Amino acid sequence: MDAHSSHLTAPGRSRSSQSPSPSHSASASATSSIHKRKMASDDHAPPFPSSFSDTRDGALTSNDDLESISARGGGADSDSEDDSEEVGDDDEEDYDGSSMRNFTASRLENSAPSGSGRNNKLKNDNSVKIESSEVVKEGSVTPPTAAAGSVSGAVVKDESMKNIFTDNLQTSGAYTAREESLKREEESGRLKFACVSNDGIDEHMIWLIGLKNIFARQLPNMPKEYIVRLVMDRSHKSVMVIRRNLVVGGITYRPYASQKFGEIAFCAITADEQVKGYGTRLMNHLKQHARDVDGLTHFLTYADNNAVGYFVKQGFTKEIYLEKERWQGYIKDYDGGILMECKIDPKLPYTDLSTMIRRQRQAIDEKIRELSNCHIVYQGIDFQKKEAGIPKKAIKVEDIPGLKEAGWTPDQYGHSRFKTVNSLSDQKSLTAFMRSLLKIMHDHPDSWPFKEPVDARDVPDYYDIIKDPIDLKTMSKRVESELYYVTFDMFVADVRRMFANARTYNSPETIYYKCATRLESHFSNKVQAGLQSGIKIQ
Ligand SMILES: CC(=O)SCCNC(=O)CCNC(=O)[C@H](O)C(C)(C)COP(=O)(O)OP(=O)(O)OC[C@H]1O[C@@H](n2cnc3c(N)ncnc32)[C@H](O)[C@@H]1OP(=O)(O)O
Repeated sequence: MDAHSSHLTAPGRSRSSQSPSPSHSASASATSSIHKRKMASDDHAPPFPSSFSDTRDGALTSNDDLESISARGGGADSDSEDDSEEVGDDDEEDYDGSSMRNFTASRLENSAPSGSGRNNKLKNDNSVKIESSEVVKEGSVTPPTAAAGSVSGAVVKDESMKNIFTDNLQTSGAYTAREESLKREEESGRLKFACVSNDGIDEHMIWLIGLKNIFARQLPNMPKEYIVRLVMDRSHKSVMVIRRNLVVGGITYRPYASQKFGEIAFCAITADEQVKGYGTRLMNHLKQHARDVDGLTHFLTYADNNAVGYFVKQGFTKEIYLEKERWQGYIKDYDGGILMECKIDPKLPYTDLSTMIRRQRQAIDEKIRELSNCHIVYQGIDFQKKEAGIPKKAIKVEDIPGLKEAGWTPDQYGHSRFKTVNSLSDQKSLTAFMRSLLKIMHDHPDSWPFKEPVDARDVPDYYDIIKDPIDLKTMSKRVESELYYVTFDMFVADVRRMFANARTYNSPETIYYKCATRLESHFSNKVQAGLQSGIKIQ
């Protein structure tokens, strides 16, 4: 918790996963409401233009008048009724009256800005360190130009890089694609990221109210008055996603300039825009702004348990590396949250990470191209076939485009179980051996089911089941063409498939199945015999 507002926070604070700890605040607040309202109007100028105060109860959005908010109890979140979520969608249903009641009185009691007597007392009570510069800043109005300036990203200066990307290079992963798409929206003006604080400028106040309503809805266990207080507290800043002038989400944080870290108080995206990349881009804008404008090096936050995954993806860790002296006493412990840290890189172009990633991909791709030809895609082989799958002309392995370029050499030819040793090394011997094996099968009494292709008129569903049919006649054509079986392996594969097809289509008790098993056994014996006699095949 931050120095200014930590005293506003009871140990039980939780954004969504846990309700704040019970307290006696309801009655205490109620009894003090009139007094506090009066104090607010007497002691402090309303922070809003009158139009705000009139219609939306300016006290609600002023960190000067928070006591009055507490005093109104559960039904007092009156900025809600006619608000849209972006501009003021503070649905009464969302309002957890008990959270208001449970919210500790001490938090509310201590809500006045630093500089007031009560506030000083509470700071002492809470032993929370006050950043020296913060006291000076307190109550000051952030110059609109600086505070409300668009949180601009790094610009890709090197235009020439854009031209180097090649067609067949995958330049974008899911992260980059989302970032790039949001970046394009920003460039088109449909989307903007702005960092604002409570500076009294109408537009900023509308945005801040929209944001606090999103927080109230997305962090339902967080008391609304507490959200209002921090969002409107002038030592806090809010980086917001704004689409068509409506707030989509944001992060409220408190920068501790002297300590060079910031504490993220709230972070949320409106419900129907979550998991579209806004949260990531928002965090990237926040980091860039915090580094370049606030001079911060780290962020700390108490992350809700169910948001830890998101923070991890944004580079937050549960390990706290920041020296304790820099943050201890500045932020206060929260129940139900996990303290997480993020180091802000001094150089990363956070709002243009997609360009950086794209360039890295490109550099890696270029290096791969230096070392390999794998990026070159050759034309496919013109493998026109005649009947029986026989090619019109023979294609030598070494003629396959790209094979040699990929490092193939003829000595790698044929990793065959039936590696040719002598007489099958030429096509004529191979053909003769295959022809003899076909004849042996053909002459066998069990060959009759395999002599011709299966006739679909006889067996209508055969080709629905058998997608790669083969038979002795087709194999004979392939053998005689001398263009098909360029290895003995290919021939054996066809024979085996012929028998496998028979056993797939027919059940074991059928004659076809039995013929297939017997003929296959005969074939295997003959191949073995051929190997052992004249033809040496391994
Ligand atoms: C300090 C605090 O305020 S803690 C409370 C945080 N706020 C909430 O829990 C309120 C409800 N949730 C939200 O408002 C939003 O979901 C946020 C702010 C948590 C995230 O914003 P989104 O726009 O949804 O995030 P974005 O789309 O950029 O997602 C970034 C990545 O985080 C993941 N992610 C988003 N929310 C969560 C989550 N609650 N838990 C785990 N992972 C998450 C996304 O799946 C995505 O992963 P990917 O890059 O691998 O695809």
